[in-house]
Amino acid sequence: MTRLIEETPPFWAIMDALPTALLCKDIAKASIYANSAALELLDLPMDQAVLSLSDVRQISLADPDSKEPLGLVHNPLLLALSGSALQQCVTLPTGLTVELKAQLIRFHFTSSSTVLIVLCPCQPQTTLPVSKWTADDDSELTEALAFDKLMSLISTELINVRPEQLDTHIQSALAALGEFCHADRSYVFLMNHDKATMSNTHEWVRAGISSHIERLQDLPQAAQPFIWQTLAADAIFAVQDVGQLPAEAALEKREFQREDIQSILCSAMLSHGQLLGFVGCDMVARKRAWTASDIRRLKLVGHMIGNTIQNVRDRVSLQQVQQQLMQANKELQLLASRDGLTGIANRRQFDTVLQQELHRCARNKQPLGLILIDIDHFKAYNDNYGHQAGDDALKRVASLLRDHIQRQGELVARYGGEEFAIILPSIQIAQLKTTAENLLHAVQQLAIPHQHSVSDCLTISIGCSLMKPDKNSSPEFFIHQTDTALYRAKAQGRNQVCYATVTA
Ligand SMILES: Nc1nc2c(ncn2[C@@H]2O[C@H](COP(=O)(O)OP(=O)(O)OP(=O)(O)O)[C@@H](O)[C@H]2O)c(=O)[nH]1
Repeated sequence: MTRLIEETPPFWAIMDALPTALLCKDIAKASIYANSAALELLDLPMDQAVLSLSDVRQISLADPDSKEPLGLVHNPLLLALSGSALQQCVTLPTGLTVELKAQLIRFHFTSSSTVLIVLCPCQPQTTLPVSKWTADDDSELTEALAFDKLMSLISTELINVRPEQLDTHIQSALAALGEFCHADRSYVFLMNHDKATMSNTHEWVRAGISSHIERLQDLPQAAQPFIWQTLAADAIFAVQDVGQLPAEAALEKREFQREDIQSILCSAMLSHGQLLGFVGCDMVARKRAWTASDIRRLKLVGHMIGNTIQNVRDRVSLQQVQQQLMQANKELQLLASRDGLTGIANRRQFDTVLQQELHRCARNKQPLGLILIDIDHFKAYNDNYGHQAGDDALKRVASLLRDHIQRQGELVARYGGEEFAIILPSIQIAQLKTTAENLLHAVQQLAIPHQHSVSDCLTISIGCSLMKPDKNSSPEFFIHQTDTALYRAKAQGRNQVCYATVTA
Protein backbone atom coordinates (compact mmCIF):
# COMPACT_ATOMS: atom_id res chain seq x y z
CA MET A 1 0.00 0.00 0.00
CA THR A 2 1.32 3.44 -0.91
CA ARG A 3 0.56 6.26 1.46
CA LEU A 4 1.63 9.86 1.46
CA ILE A 5 3.63 10.65 4.56
CA GLU A 6 4.70 14.20 5.34
CA GLU A 7 8.29 14.76 6.44
CA THR A 8 8.93 11.09 7.01
CA PRO A 9 12.43 10.03 8.02
CA PRO A 10 14.65 9.14 5.03
CA PHE A 11 14.62 5.42 5.80
CA TRP A 12 10.84 5.34 6.09
CA ALA A 13 10.09 3.91 2.65
CA ILE A 14 11.96 0.74 3.69
CA MET A 15 10.33 0.59 7.14
CA ASP A 16 6.88 1.07 5.68
CA ALA A 17 7.34 -1.85 3.32
CA LEU A 18 8.39 -4.26 6.09
CA PRO A 19 5.80 -6.79 7.32
CA THR A 20 6.84 -6.18 10.96
CA ALA A 21 4.81 -3.58 12.88
CA LEU A 22 7.04 -0.59 13.66
CA LEU A 23 6.65 2.74 15.40
CA CYS A 24 9.37 5.29 15.05
CA LYS A 25 10.02 8.67 16.65
CA ASP A 26 12.86 11.14 16.40
CA ILE A 27 13.57 11.89 20.07
CA ALA A 28 13.61 15.65 19.42
CA LYS A 29 10.41 15.78 17.34
CA ALA A 30 6.75 15.39 18.14
CA SER A 31 5.54 13.18 15.25
CA ILE A 32 5.35 9.41 15.67
CA TYR A 33 5.47 7.32 12.49
CA ALA A 34 3.57 4.06 12.24
CA ASN A 35 4.15 1.76 9.30
CA SER A 36 1.30 -0.06 7.55
CA ALA A 37 1.78 -3.23 9.59
CA ALA A 38 1.62 -1.23 12.87
CA LEU A 39 -1.52 0.63 11.80
CA GLU A 40 -3.17 -2.67 10.97
CA LEU A 41 -2.10 -4.25 14.25
CA LEU A 42 -3.19 -1.25 16.33
CA ASP A 43 -6.46 -1.02 14.40
CA LEU A 44 -5.79 2.57 13.31
CA PRO A 45 -6.92 4.18 10.01
CA MET A 46 -4.52 3.22 7.23
CA ASP A 47 -4.06 6.84 6.12
CA GLN A 48 -2.92 7.99 9.57
CA ALA A 49 0.79 7.26 9.27
CA VAL A 50 1.83 10.25 11.38
CA LEU A 51 0.49 9.93 14.92
CA SER A 52 0.49 12.42 17.75
CA LEU A 53 1.15 11.62 21.38
CA SER A 54 -2.57 11.97 22.07
CA ASP A 55 -3.34 9.36 19.38
CA VAL A 56 -0.95 6.93 21.08
CA ARG A 57 -2.37 7.71 24.54
CA GLN A 58 -5.78 6.69 23.28
CA ILE A 59 -4.61 3.18 22.40
CA SER A 60 -5.75 1.33 25.51
CA LEU A 61 -3.33 -1.41 26.52
CA ALA A 62 -3.88 -4.13 29.10
CA ASP A 63 -1.64 -6.34 31.21
CA PRO A 64 -1.74 -9.79 29.49
CA ASP A 65 -1.75 -11.62 32.85
CA SER A 66 -4.17 -9.61 34.98
CA LYS A 67 -6.11 -8.18 31.98
CA GLU A 68 -6.08 -4.87 33.93
CA PRO A 69 -5.81 -1.74 31.75
CA LEU A 70 -2.36 -0.16 31.98
CA GLY A 71 -2.57 3.42 33.32
CA LEU A 72 -0.50 6.32 32.18
CA VAL A 73 2.40 5.63 34.55
CA HIS A 74 2.69 2.02 33.40
CA ASN A 75 1.94 2.57 29.72
CA PRO A 76 5.00 0.99 28.08
CA LEU A 77 4.22 2.55 24.69
CA LEU A 78 4.54 6.07 26.13
CA LEU A 79 7.62 5.18 28.13
CA ALA A 80 9.20 3.66 25.06
CA LEU A 81 8.42 6.77 23.00
CA SER A 82 10.08 8.92 25.64
CA GLY A 83 13.32 6.96 25.16
CA SER A 84 13.18 4.06 27.65
CA ALA A 85 14.68 0.85 26.30
CA LEU A 86 12.20 -1.84 27.26
CA GLN A 87 10.75 -5.20 26.34
CA GLN A 88 7.26 -5.99 27.51
CA CYS A 89 4.14 -7.92 26.58
CA VAL A 90 0.89 -5.99 26.27
CA THR A 91 -2.62 -6.85 25.17
CA LEU A 92 -4.01 -4.61 22.43
CA PRO A 93 -7.62 -3.36 22.25
CA THR A 94 -8.27 -6.12 19.68
CA GLY A 95 -7.41 -8.73 22.35
CA LEU A 96 -4.18 -9.66 20.62
CA THR A 97 -1.09 -9.87 22.81
CA VAL A 98 2.11 -8.42 21.39
CA GLU A 99 5.70 -8.23 22.50
CA LEU A 100 6.79 -4.61 22.53
CA LYS A 101 10.52 -4.00 22.11
CA ALA A 102 11.87 -0.47 22.15
CA GLN A 103 15.36 0.78 21.53
CA LEU A 104 17.02 4.15 21.24
CA ILE A 105 19.16 4.03 18.13
CA ARG A 106 21.16 6.41 16.03
CA PHE A 107 20.93 5.95 12.29
CA HIS A 108 24.14 6.90 10.55
CA PHE A 109 22.37 9.23 8.17
CA THR A 110 20.44 11.21 10.81
CA SER A 111 21.96 13.53 13.37
CA SER A 112 19.60 12.82 16.27
CA SER A 113 18.54 9.69 18.13
CA THR A 114 15.49 7.74 17.08
CA VAL A 115 13.27 5.49 19.10
CA LEU A 116 12.29 2.38 17.21
CA ILE A 117 9.50 0.24 18.61
CA VAL A 118 8.85 -3.22 17.24
CA LEU A 119 5.51 -4.88 17.91
CA CYS A 120 5.53 -8.66 17.43
CA PRO A 121 2.32 -10.67 17.89
CA CYS A 122 2.93 -13.48 20.46
CA GLN A 123 1.83 -17.04 19.89
CA PRO A 124 -0.62 -17.99 22.69
CA GLN A 125 1.50 -20.99 23.76
CA THR A 126 4.78 -19.11 23.66
CA THR A 127 6.30 -18.09 26.96
CA LEU A 128 8.47 -15.17 26.13
CA PRO A 129 11.66 -14.49 28.04
CA VAL A 130 10.72 -10.88 28.73
CA SER A 131 11.87 -8.69 31.52
CA LYS A 132 8.86 -6.67 32.52
CA TRP A 133 9.27 -2.94 33.12
CA THR A 134 7.48 -1.77 36.23
CA ALA A 135 7.21 1.58 37.86
CA ASP A 136 8.12 0.40 41.32
CA ASP A 137 6.29 2.53 43.85
CA ASP A 138 9.23 2.19 46.21
CA SER A 139 11.69 3.38 43.67
CA GLU A 140 11.36 7.16 43.60
CA LEU A 141 14.21 7.38 41.17
CA THR A 142 12.54 5.15 38.56
CA GLU A 143 9.32 7.06 38.89
CA ALA A 144 11.05 10.45 38.71
CA LEU A 145 12.85 9.31 35.58
CA ALA A 146 9.64 8.08 33.99
CA PHE A 147 7.88 11.35 34.85
CA ASP A 148 10.68 13.49 33.42
CA LYS A 149 10.71 11.46 30.22
CA LEU A 150 6.96 11.75 29.84
CA MET A 151 7.15 15.50 30.46
CA SER A 152 9.91 15.94 27.91
CA LEU A 153 7.73 14.05 25.43
CA ILE A 154 4.74 16.30 26.15
CA SER A 155 6.80 19.50 26.17
CA THR A 156 8.31 18.62 22.76
CA GLU A 157 4.75 18.49 21.45
CA LEU A 158 3.94 21.79 23.13
CA ILE A 159 6.77 23.78 21.52
CA ASN A 160 4.92 24.58 18.32
CA VAL A 161 1.45 23.54 19.38
CA ARG A 162 -1.37 24.97 17.28
CA PRO A 163 -4.04 26.85 19.29
CA GLU A 164 -6.65 24.21 18.49
CA GLN A 165 -4.40 21.42 19.86
CA LEU A 166 -3.60 23.20 23.11
CA ASP A 167 -6.46 21.73 25.17
CA THR A 168 -5.56 18.13 24.27
CA HIS A 169 -1.94 18.64 25.34
CA ILE A 170 -2.89 20.35 28.58
CA GLN A 171 -5.16 17.38 29.30
CA SER A 172 -2.22 15.00 28.70
CA ALA A 173 -0.01 16.97 31.07
CA LEU A 174 -2.73 17.02 33.75
CA ALA A 175 -3.29 13.28 33.42
CA ALA A 176 0.45 12.66 33.83
CA LEU A 177 0.56 14.98 36.83
CA GLY A 178 -2.43 13.30 38.47
CA GLU A 179 -1.06 9.80 37.92
CA PHE A 180 2.49 10.53 39.07
CA CYS A 181 1.42 12.56 42.13
CA HIS A 182 -1.09 9.80 42.98
CA ALA A 183 -3.76 12.52 43.07
CA ASP A 184 -7.48 12.11 42.47
CA ARG A 185 -7.94 15.31 40.52
CA SER A 186 -5.66 17.72 38.69
CA TYR A 187 -6.68 20.99 37.06
CA VAL A 188 -5.83 24.36 35.60
CA PHE A 189 -7.42 27.67 36.61
CA LEU A 190 -6.84 30.68 34.37
CA MET A 191 -7.37 34.35 35.05
CA ASN A 192 -10.21 35.77 32.98
CA HIS A 193 -9.78 38.86 30.78
CA ASP A 194 -11.19 41.08 33.53
CA LYS A 195 -8.17 40.07 35.71
CA ALA A 196 -10.57 39.96 38.68
CA THR A 197 -12.05 36.48 38.23
CA MET A 198 -10.71 33.02 37.47
CA SER A 199 -12.19 29.98 35.74
CA ASN A 200 -11.40 26.28 35.88
CA THR A 201 -10.42 25.64 32.24
CA HIS A 202 -9.05 22.07 32.29
CA GLU A 203 -9.56 19.13 34.62
CA TRP A 204 -8.47 15.51 34.92
CA VAL A 205 -10.23 13.22 37.40
CA ARG A 206 -9.44 9.65 38.41
CA ALA A 207 -12.20 7.10 37.73
CA GLY A 208 -14.94 7.39 40.35
CA ILE A 209 -14.00 10.94 41.42
CA SER A 210 -16.51 13.75 40.85
CA SER A 211 -15.82 16.61 38.44
CA HIS A 212 -16.40 20.26 39.39
CA ILE A 213 -15.21 22.15 36.33
CA GLU A 214 -18.66 23.31 35.23
CA ARG A 215 -19.41 24.93 38.57
CA LEU A 216 -16.01 26.56 39.04
CA GLN A 217 -16.37 29.37 36.51
CA ASP A 218 -15.84 33.14 36.87
CA LEU A 219 -14.86 32.92 40.54
CA PRO A 220 -14.16 36.37 42.01
CA GLN A 221 -11.08 36.97 44.13
CA ALA A 222 -13.38 37.64 47.09
CA ALA A 223 -14.71 34.05 46.93
CA GLN A 224 -11.25 32.57 47.70
CA PRO A 225 -9.07 35.39 49.08
CA PHE A 226 -6.69 33.16 51.04
CA ILE A 227 -5.60 31.02 48.11
CA TRP A 228 -5.17 34.13 45.88
CA GLN A 229 -2.99 35.84 48.50
CA THR A 230 -0.90 32.72 49.20
CA LEU A 231 -0.28 32.05 45.52
CA ALA A 232 0.60 35.69 44.86
CA ALA A 233 3.05 35.73 47.80
CA ASP A 234 4.58 32.22 47.80
CA ALA A 235 3.59 30.77 44.39
CA ILE A 236 2.75 27.50 46.19
CA PHE A 237 -0.34 26.55 48.17
CA ALA A 238 0.18 23.17 49.87
CA VAL A 239 -2.36 21.80 52.35
CA GLN A 240 -1.95 18.31 53.77
CA ASP A 241 -5.17 18.42 55.81
CA VAL A 242 -7.95 20.75 54.70
CA GLY A 243 -9.51 20.37 58.17
CA GLN A 244 -6.48 22.22 59.63
CA LEU A 245 -6.80 25.32 57.45
CA PRO A 246 -6.60 28.58 59.46
CA ALA A 247 -9.66 30.73 60.21
CA GLU A 248 -8.79 33.24 57.49
CA ALA A 249 -9.19 30.40 54.95
CA ALA A 250 -12.80 29.72 56.03
CA LEU A 251 -14.23 30.37 52.54
CA GLU A 252 -11.72 28.04 50.90
CA LYS A 253 -12.26 25.39 53.59
CA ARG A 254 -16.02 25.37 52.95
CA GLU A 255 -15.49 25.03 49.19
CA PHE A 256 -12.83 22.30 49.56
CA GLN A 257 -15.07 20.31 51.91
CA ARG A 258 -17.94 20.69 49.46
CA GLU A 259 -15.68 19.03 46.85
CA ASP A 260 -14.59 16.35 49.41
CA ILE A 261 -11.00 17.56 49.16
CA GLN A 262 -8.75 16.27 51.93
CA SER A 263 -5.39 17.56 50.69
CA ILE A 264 -4.66 20.14 48.05
CA LEU A 265 -1.54 21.35 46.24
CA CYS A 266 -1.50 24.35 43.87
CA SER A 267 1.29 26.15 42.03
CA ALA A 268 0.98 29.62 40.52
CA MET A 269 1.49 30.09 36.78
CA LEU A 270 3.18 33.41 36.16
CA SER A 271 3.73 35.26 32.94
CA HIS A 272 5.77 38.46 32.69
CA GLY A 273 5.57 38.63 36.53
CA GLN A 274 1.76 38.54 36.51
CA LEU A 275 -0.45 35.74 37.85
CA LEU A 276 -1.76 33.88 34.79
CA GLY A 277 -3.56 31.24 36.85
CA PHE A 278 -2.60 28.10 38.73
CA VAL A 279 -2.31 24.36 38.35
CA GLY A 280 -3.34 22.08 41.16
CA CYS A 281 -3.96 18.55 42.49
CA ASP A 282 -6.57 17.32 44.99
CA MET A 283 -6.70 14.24 47.20
CA VAL A 284 -10.27 13.06 47.75
CA ALA A 285 -10.03 9.43 48.83
CA ARG A 286 -7.34 10.05 51.47
CA LYS A 287 -4.98 12.69 52.81
CA ARG A 288 -1.51 13.09 51.32
CA ALA A 289 1.61 14.59 52.83
CA TRP A 290 2.85 16.28 49.68
CA THR A 291 6.47 15.40 48.95
CA ALA A 292 9.23 17.56 47.49
CA SER A 293 8.84 15.51 44.28
CA ASP A 294 5.12 16.32 44.13
CA ILE A 295 5.90 20.04 44.43
CA ARG A 296 8.68 19.79 41.83
CA ARG A 297 6.33 17.99 39.42
CA LEU A 298 3.53 20.44 39.95
CA LYS A 299 5.86 23.41 39.40
CA LEU A 300 7.23 21.79 36.24
CA VAL A 301 3.77 21.15 34.80
CA GLY A 302 2.70 24.67 35.85
CA HIS A 303 5.68 26.24 34.05
CA MET A 304 5.13 24.12 31.00
CA ILE A 305 1.40 24.87 30.72
CA GLY A 306 1.83 28.55 31.65
CA ASN A 307 4.58 29.10 29.08
CA THR A 308 2.62 27.30 26.40
CA ILE A 309 -0.58 29.26 27.06
CA GLN A 310 1.39 32.52 27.00
CA ASN A 311 3.16 31.47 23.77
CA VAL A 312 -0.10 30.60 22.08
CA ARG A 313 -1.69 33.87 23.27
CA ASP A 314 1.35 35.85 22.07
CA ARG A 315 1.24 34.10 18.71
CA VAL A 316 -2.51 34.67 18.35
CA SER A 317 -2.23 38.36 19.26
CA LEU A 318 0.76 38.74 16.92
CA GLN A 319 -1.35 37.25 14.14
CA GLN A 320 -4.17 39.65 14.99
CA VAL A 321 -1.79 42.62 14.91
CA GLN A 322 -0.38 41.38 11.59
CA GLN A 323 -3.89 41.07 10.17
CA GLN A 324 -4.80 44.57 11.38
CA LEU A 325 -1.61 45.92 9.82
CA MET A 326 -2.34 44.16 6.53
CA GLN A 327 -5.87 45.58 6.57
CA ALA A 328 -4.60 49.08 7.37
CA ASN A 329 -2.05 48.71 4.56
CA LYS A 330 -4.77 47.68 2.13
CA GLU A 331 -6.88 50.67 3.13
CA LEU A 332 -3.89 52.97 2.75
CA GLN A 333 -3.11 51.57 -0.68
CA LEU A 334 -6.72 52.06 -1.69
CA LEU A 335 -6.69 55.63 -0.38
CA ALA A 336 -3.46 56.35 -2.23
CA SER A 337 -4.96 55.11 -5.49
CA ARG A 338 -8.36 56.91 -5.26
CA ASP A 339 -9.38 60.44 -6.24
CA GLY A 340 -10.66 62.26 -3.16
CA LEU A 341 -13.55 64.08 -4.86
CA THR A 342 -15.03 61.45 -7.15
CA GLY A 343 -13.88 58.18 -5.53
CA ILE A 344 -12.66 56.75 -8.86
CA ALA A 345 -9.00 55.90 -9.56
CA ASN A 346 -6.57 58.81 -9.53
CA ARG A 347 -3.85 59.77 -12.00
CA ARG A 348 -1.25 57.74 -10.12
CA GLN A 349 -3.33 54.57 -10.38
CA PHE A 350 -4.04 55.36 -14.06
CA ASP A 351 -0.30 55.59 -14.81
CA THR A 352 0.40 52.27 -13.04
CA VAL A 353 -2.42 50.38 -14.72
CA LEU A 354 -1.66 51.79 -18.20
CA GLN A 355 1.95 50.63 -17.91
CA GLN A 356 0.83 47.16 -16.72
CA GLU A 357 -1.79 46.80 -19.45
CA LEU A 358 0.64 47.87 -22.17
CA HIS A 359 2.99 45.09 -21.08
CA ARG A 360 0.22 42.54 -20.68
CA CYS A 361 -1.39 43.28 -24.05
CA ALA A 362 2.05 43.24 -25.75
CA ARG A 363 2.74 39.82 -24.20
CA ASN A 364 -0.67 38.43 -25.17
CA LYS A 365 -0.71 40.21 -28.55
CA GLN A 366 -3.98 41.92 -27.74
CA PRO A 367 -5.16 45.46 -28.60
CA LEU A 368 -5.49 48.15 -25.95
CA GLY A 369 -8.01 51.01 -26.07
CA LEU A 370 -7.66 54.43 -24.42
CA ILE A 371 -10.32 57.15 -24.04
CA LEU A 372 -9.63 60.70 -22.83
CA ILE A 373 -12.63 62.85 -21.87
CA ASP A 374 -12.79 66.60 -21.17
CA ILE A 375 -15.87 68.48 -19.98
CA ASP A 376 -16.73 71.30 -22.36
CA HIS A 377 -16.44 74.86 -21.13
CA PHE A 378 -16.10 73.80 -17.56
CA LYS A 379 -14.52 77.07 -16.50
CA ALA A 380 -17.68 78.82 -17.64
CA TYR A 381 -19.74 76.25 -15.73
CA ASN A 382 -17.83 77.01 -12.54
CA ASP A 383 -18.05 80.73 -13.11
CA ASN A 384 -21.77 80.58 -13.72
CA TYR A 385 -22.98 77.96 -11.22
CA GLY A 386 -20.28 78.13 -8.58
CA HIS A 387 -17.40 75.82 -7.60
CA GLN A 388 -19.59 73.59 -5.44
CA ALA A 389 -21.94 72.94 -8.37
CA GLY A 390 -18.80 72.25 -10.45
CA ASP A 391 -17.72 69.63 -7.91
CA ASP A 392 -21.15 67.99 -8.00
CA ALA A 393 -21.09 67.88 -11.81
CA LEU A 394 -17.64 66.22 -11.73
CA LYS A 395 -18.96 63.60 -9.30
CA ARG A 396 -22.01 62.87 -11.46
CA VAL A 397 -19.93 62.47 -14.62
CA ALA A 398 -17.44 60.23 -12.77
CA SER A 399 -20.14 57.96 -11.43
CA LEU A 400 -21.80 57.72 -14.85
CA LEU A 401 -18.48 56.68 -16.41
CA ARG A 402 -17.94 54.09 -13.67
CA ASP A 403 -21.42 52.65 -14.23
CA HIS A 404 -20.77 52.29 -17.97
CA ILE A 405 -17.29 50.80 -17.75
CA GLN A 406 -17.69 47.45 -16.02
CA ARG A 407 -15.68 44.84 -17.95
CA GLN A 408 -12.95 42.97 -16.10
CA GLY A 409 -9.62 44.83 -16.35
CA GLU A 410 -11.12 48.17 -17.45
CA LEU A 411 -10.28 51.29 -15.45
CA VAL A 412 -11.95 54.71 -15.16
CA ALA A 413 -9.70 57.42 -13.69
CA ARG A 414 -9.76 61.13 -13.05
CA TYR A 415 -6.91 62.25 -15.25
CA GLY A 416 -6.84 65.95 -14.32
CA GLY A 417 -9.21 68.73 -13.14
CA GLU A 418 -12.16 68.14 -15.50
CA GLU A 419 -10.50 65.38 -17.52
CA PHE A 420 -11.16 61.65 -17.27
CA ALA A 421 -9.35 58.66 -18.80
CA ILE A 422 -10.52 55.11 -19.49
CA ILE A 423 -8.29 52.09 -20.15
CA LEU A 424 -9.96 49.30 -22.14
CA PRO A 425 -7.80 46.18 -22.59
CA SER A 426 -8.49 43.59 -25.32
CA ILE A 427 -11.08 45.75 -27.11
CA GLN A 428 -11.82 45.87 -30.85
CA ILE A 429 -12.17 49.16 -32.74
CA ALA A 430 -15.93 48.82 -33.30
CA GLN A 431 -16.54 48.20 -29.61
CA LEU A 432 -14.30 51.13 -28.68
CA LYS A 433 -16.27 53.47 -30.95
CA THR A 434 -19.62 52.29 -29.59
CA THR A 435 -18.39 52.76 -26.02
CA ALA A 436 -17.19 56.33 -26.73
CA GLU A 437 -20.43 57.31 -28.51
CA ASN A 438 -22.53 55.82 -25.71
CA LEU A 439 -20.62 57.86 -23.12
CA LEU A 440 -21.08 61.05 -25.14
CA HIS A 441 -24.86 60.54 -25.23
CA ALA A 442 -25.13 59.35 -21.65
CA VAL A 443 -23.48 62.55 -20.33
CA GLN A 444 -25.88 64.64 -22.42
CA GLN A 445 -28.77 62.64 -20.99
CA LEU A 446 -27.73 63.62 -17.49
CA ALA A 447 -29.19 66.95 -18.61
CA ILE A 448 -27.07 69.06 -16.27
CA PRO A 449 -28.00 72.65 -17.26
CA HIS A 450 -25.08 74.62 -18.76
CA GLN A 451 -26.18 77.78 -20.55
CA HIS A 452 -22.68 78.80 -21.62
CA SER A 453 -21.73 75.65 -23.48
CA VAL A 454 -22.27 74.22 -26.95
CA SER A 455 -25.76 73.05 -26.07
CA ASP A 456 -27.90 74.13 -23.13
CA CYS A 457 -26.64 71.22 -20.99
CA LEU A 458 -23.26 69.88 -19.88
CA THR A 459 -21.37 68.01 -22.64
CA ILE A 460 -18.02 66.30 -23.09
CA SER A 461 -15.45 65.93 -25.85
CA ILE A 462 -13.79 62.55 -26.36
CA GLY A 463 -10.51 61.47 -27.93
CA CYS A 464 -9.85 57.77 -28.29
CA SER A 465 -7.31 55.45 -29.80
CA LEU A 466 -6.56 51.78 -30.17
CA MET A 467 -3.05 50.40 -29.95
CA LYS A 468 -1.51 47.03 -30.70
CA PRO A 469 1.38 47.37 -28.30
CA ASP A 470 4.74 45.64 -28.49
CA LYS A 471 7.52 45.50 -25.92
CA ASN A 472 8.78 48.98 -26.98
CA SER A 473 5.41 50.77 -26.75
CA SER A 474 5.42 53.75 -24.42
CA PRO A 475 2.48 55.10 -22.42
CA GLU A 476 3.54 58.69 -23.25
CA PHE A 477 3.16 58.09 -26.98
CA PHE A 478 -0.20 56.39 -26.50
CA ILE A 479 -1.50 59.25 -24.33
CA HIS A 480 -0.13 61.86 -26.72
CA GLN A 481 -1.94 60.29 -29.69
CA THR A 482 -5.22 60.09 -27.76
CA ASP A 483 -4.81 63.66 -26.51
CA THR A 484 -4.34 64.83 -30.10
CA ALA A 485 -7.67 63.18 -30.99
CA LEU A 486 -9.29 64.95 -28.01
CA TYR A 487 -7.80 68.26 -29.14
CA ARG A 488 -9.35 67.70 -32.58
CA ALA A 489 -12.75 67.00 -31.00
CA LYS A 490 -12.47 70.31 -29.13
CA ALA A 491 -11.26 72.20 -32.21
CA GLN A 492 -14.06 70.80 -34.39
CA GLY A 493 -16.76 72.22 -32.07
CA ARG A 494 -16.77 69.98 -28.89
CA ASN A 495 -19.48 67.49 -27.85
CA GLN A 496 -18.07 64.84 -30.20
CA VAL A 497 -15.71 61.84 -30.49
CA CYS A 498 -12.47 61.82 -32.51
CA TYR A 499 -10.22 58.81 -33.15
CA ALA A 500 -6.54 58.31 -33.54
CA THR A 501 -5.11 55.08 -34.85
CA VAL A 502 -1.94 54.07 -33.16
CA THR A 503 -0.20 50.94 -34.27
CA ALA A 504 2.72 50.66 -31.89
N1 LIG B 1 -15.40 72.74 -9.40
C1 LIG B 1 -14.23 72.29 -9.78
N2 LIG B 1 -13.61 72.81 -10.81
C2 LIG B 1 -12.43 72.31 -11.20
C3 LIG B 1 -11.82 71.27 -10.52
N3 LIG B 1 -10.65 70.99 -11.15
C4 LIG B 1 -10.53 71.83 -12.17
N4 LIG B 1 -11.63 72.63 -12.23
C5 LIG B 1 -11.90 73.71 -13.15
O1 LIG B 1 -12.01 73.25 -14.48
C6 LIG B 1 -11.79 74.34 -15.32
C7 LIG B 1 -11.04 73.91 -16.54
O2 LIG B 1 -11.00 75.02 -17.40
P1 LIG B 1 -10.25 75.08 -18.78
O3 LIG B 1 -9.00 74.19 -18.70
O4 LIG B 1 -10.06 76.46 -19.17
O5 LIG B 1 -11.20 74.29 -19.76
P2 LIG B 1 -12.73 74.54 -20.16
O6 LIG B 1 -13.25 75.76 -19.53
O7 LIG B 1 -13.44 73.26 -19.78
O8 LIG B 1 -12.68 74.68 -21.69
P3 LIG B 1 -12.56 73.55 -22.75
O9 LIG B 1 -11.88 72.41 -22.11
O10 LIG B 1 -11.72 74.16 -23.84
O11 LIG B 1 -13.93 73.27 -23.20
C8 LIG B 1 -11.07 75.41 -14.48
O12 LIG B 1 -11.91 76.51 -14.25
C9 LIG B 1 -10.78 74.71 -13.18
O13 LIG B 1 -10.86 75.56 -12.06
C10 LIG B 1 -12.48 70.72 -9.39
O14 LIG B 1 -12.03 69.79 -8.72
N5 LIG B 1 -13.68 71.26 -9.05
